Amino acid sequence: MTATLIDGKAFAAGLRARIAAQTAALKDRGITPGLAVVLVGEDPASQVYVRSKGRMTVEVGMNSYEHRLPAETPEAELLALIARLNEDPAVNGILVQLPLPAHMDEAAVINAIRPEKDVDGFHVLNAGRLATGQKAMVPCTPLGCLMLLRDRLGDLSGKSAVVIGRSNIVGKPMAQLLLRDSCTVTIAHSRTQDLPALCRGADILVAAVGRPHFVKGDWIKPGATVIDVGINRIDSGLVGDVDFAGARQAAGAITPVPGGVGPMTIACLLANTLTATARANGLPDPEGLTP
Ligand SMILES: NC(=O)C1=CN([C@@H]2O[C@H](COP(=O)(O)OP(=O)(O)OC[C@H]3O[C@@H](n4cnc5c(N)ncnc54)[C@H](OP(=O)(O)O)[C@@H]3O)[C@@H](O)[C@H]2O)C=CC1
Ligand SMILES: Nc1nc(=O)c2c([nH]1)NC[C@@H]1CN(c3ccc(C(=O)N[C@@H](CCC(=O)O)C(=O)O)cc3)C=[N+]21
Repeated sequence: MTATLIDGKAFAAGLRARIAAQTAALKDRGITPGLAVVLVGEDPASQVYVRSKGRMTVEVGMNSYEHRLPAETPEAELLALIARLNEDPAVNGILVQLPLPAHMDEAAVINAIRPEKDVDGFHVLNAGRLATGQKAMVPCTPLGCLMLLRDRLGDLSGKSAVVIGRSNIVGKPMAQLLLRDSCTVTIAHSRTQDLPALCRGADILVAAVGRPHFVKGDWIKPGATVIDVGINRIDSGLVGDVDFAGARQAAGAITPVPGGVGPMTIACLLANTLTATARANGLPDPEGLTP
């Protein structure tokens, strides 16, 4: 079998079109969503993401505010900027691009963002709310993966899901969302024993490892749905965490890299900004953008 390609790029474009329509409806009521993105330092990959986030924010009709600080900025200065953005009524969402320079305490910086404006969903309150089933801001990459999975599979309940990776920004929240949808979830990591055998039991396999071509084709259960979160830059270009050519022979459906999860992450950032704006104005959550 050759797997169906899950076209994240096309899905994300459709999602952005729906966000643009709902943004236009808010603007008719005098409300324009605003997203502030803060970039500390000059990491070239981060600069590319920040530029494309800014472009897409404007394309859907929102206001984009970019703040670039030198790498050697003292943490107190970044915290002061966050405090200003927290108080600014024109700013509904705040994203601080990660990773931060080594002299900064990432958790302290993220937790300084008002949880209601934390469109990354990384604040400890949002993580706790997601884990306990309360209304939260949900991390963009896992939210995008969930949307692709539901679109492909419909009801996920009872499916066996393996998430490789336990980071706070991808693996853990991904597992929470799958659990909420009643999957039977296993979280794998660098200490997991016999990962290939574990993966062979998975109806849904999400790879968020950060190692090129790490997941092999013969780890895939025939017909499984494979979501490749990995973004790895190697000499031949951008590749995922899954050996795409091998996995494609066994999987039922698979996301490519590029063109899979990456574009969904940015679309979900805009979705979260719209959700945050609606909530800040006492309006109901926008249709179809929250889990
Ligand atoms: N498409 C998108 O929008 C996004 C893509 N990414 C990409 O996703 C990938 C993961 O990102 P992130 O979660 O931040 O990465 P982290 O480095 O924070 O986490 C990687 C995880 O993989 C696990 N791991 C590492 N080696 C192995 C191994 N040999 N066997 C099993 N597990 C292993 C680690 O285990 P342990 O905890 O034991 O060390 C860890 O839990 C990266 O390629 C990143 O670039 C990230 C964010 C957004
Ligand atoms: N606070 C914070 N929030 C993030 O969400 C965040 C972050 N920091 N730091 C870095 C990671 C990475 N990330 C990506 C977003 C889009 C693509 C994306 O659009 N990728 C395209 C290709 C882009 C290219 O060609 O380089 C694709 O996969 O098709 C990838 C990766 C968000 N991250």
